[in-house]
Amino acid sequence: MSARFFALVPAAGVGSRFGAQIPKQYTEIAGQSVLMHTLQRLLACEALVGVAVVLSPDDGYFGALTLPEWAQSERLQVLYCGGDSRAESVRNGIAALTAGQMLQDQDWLLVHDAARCCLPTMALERLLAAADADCVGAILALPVADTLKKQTHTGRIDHTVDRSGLWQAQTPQMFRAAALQAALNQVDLQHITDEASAMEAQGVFAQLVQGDVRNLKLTLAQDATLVELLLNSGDL
Ligand SMILES: Nc1ccn([C@@H]2O[C@H](COP(=O)(O)OP(=O)(O)OP(=O)(O)O)[C@@H](O)[C@H]2O)c(=O)n1
Ligand SMILES: C[C@](O)(CO)[C@H](O)COP(=O)(O)O
Repeated sequence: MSARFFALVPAAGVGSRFGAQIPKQYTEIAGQSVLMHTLQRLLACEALVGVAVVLSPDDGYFGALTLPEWAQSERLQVLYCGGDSRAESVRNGIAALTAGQMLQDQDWLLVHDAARCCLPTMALERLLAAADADCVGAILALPVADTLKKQTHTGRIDHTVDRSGLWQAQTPQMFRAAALQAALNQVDLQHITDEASAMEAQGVFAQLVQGDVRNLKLTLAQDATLVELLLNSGDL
């Protein structure tokens, strides 16, 4: 049987840097919440057999949403098992899917931030295309385009960092489900900010796949302007 693709969307954060009254994934932009845009983009990809969203155990927002028809899909799983960090939410989500026998060891699991609601179709397809027999994993990423400065402890420039070979990691990040689960169970999650770094700690090094500048993460309030323009562009 050929490998299946499954997506997991960590959405249990509070959005402290975004600074809204509610978690940023529930902020409404261009007609619906950020989270619903993200889920809609993933569910539109027929190669994904399932999309699971990981919410905080005390999330009171998702249940209050009126789900549009596209979201009333058997492919969408809602899990209330988020943790204190993104990595914990991902680990708990995989554990829940595995316990419910929804995920098979060799399935490709694509972990995608709820806060990246403008994932372009072509970027997702480039990532899926990387899943061949030689692939241990792949992530979307962008080569660093700006000059990089290392700061001193007083906030002055210490030196300019050589940016050659440096990439900014995006999501989705795609690994075999069992391998990612094992990695997240073995590493100290405290310093893990993405799935690839958990795999690196196991000696597994993912392929870098060209991401897209439009696949930005809604992090600060000022990001909302660009996200709104992108979502309204109808060209993702
Ligand atoms: N305990 C957490 C923390 C984060 N996330 C999710 O991980 C993604 C990327 O995290 P980030 O942008 O840092 O979101 P927040 O943690 O919510 O933001 P902040 O760090 O500003 O509080 C988001 O979709 C967020 O909901 C999660 O599922 N569980
Ligand atoms: C996973 C990630 O999107 C890769 O760029 C990013 O690390 C998540 O953001 P956080 O601020 O580290 O939670």
